[in-house]
Amino acid sequence: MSKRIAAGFIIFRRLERNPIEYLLLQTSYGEHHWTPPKGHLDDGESALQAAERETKEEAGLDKNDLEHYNKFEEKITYNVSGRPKDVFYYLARLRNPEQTIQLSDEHQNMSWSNFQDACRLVKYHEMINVLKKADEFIQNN
Ligand SMILES: Nc1ncnc2c1ncn2[C@@H]1O[C@H](COP(=O)(O)OP(=O)(O)OP(=O)(O)OP(=O)(O)OC[C@H]2O[C@@H](n3cnc4c(N)ncnc43)[C@H](O)[C@@H]2O)[C@@H](O)[C@H]1O
Repeated sequence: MSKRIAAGFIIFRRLERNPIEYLLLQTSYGEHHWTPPKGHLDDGESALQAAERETKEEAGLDKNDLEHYNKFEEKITYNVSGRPKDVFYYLARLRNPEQTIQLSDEHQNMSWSNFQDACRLVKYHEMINVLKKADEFIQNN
């Protein structure tokens, strides 16, 4: 059985002296879980291209709106409906921290959350690990 592959962006912003905040979106379907913008790869698309397309579709953010840290890439794997799914995450800073996020029909809510709140919202340990690695990367770069 083929593996499903998706990709997305961990997007962060810093408003003046406030702590770093991470962008999370809440699905309008299923169990309404919270996730960074991401989605499945289209045919012929690279993971990074899919992450950029999904971020535009789901959050209204163009790649020019983002500063992409290309030394950061994390892959997580988990089972969805009994099938493995790989998700590649990239990291980017929102250049204008006050830019409005434009949701699509796929999401019913959004949040800019500090690290602790973001970990609570995403709830899955693989995703919390990605946030931890992103947070460490940001502190060290
Ligand atoms: N239940 C549903 N009802 C109606 N339409 C639906 C649907 N699920 C998907 N769709 C459709 O699929 C489209 C989304 O496609 P895409 O936009 O292409 O894909 P995605 O972000 O990867 O979506 P998804 O929500 O399925 O993925 P996730 O892995 O986060 O989440 C998939 C599952 O894995 C769980 N999950 C997420 N992260 C996990 C982790 N780290 N460990 C274990 N489980 C995890 C989530 O809670 C969730 O149950 C939507 O437009 C919608 O039309």
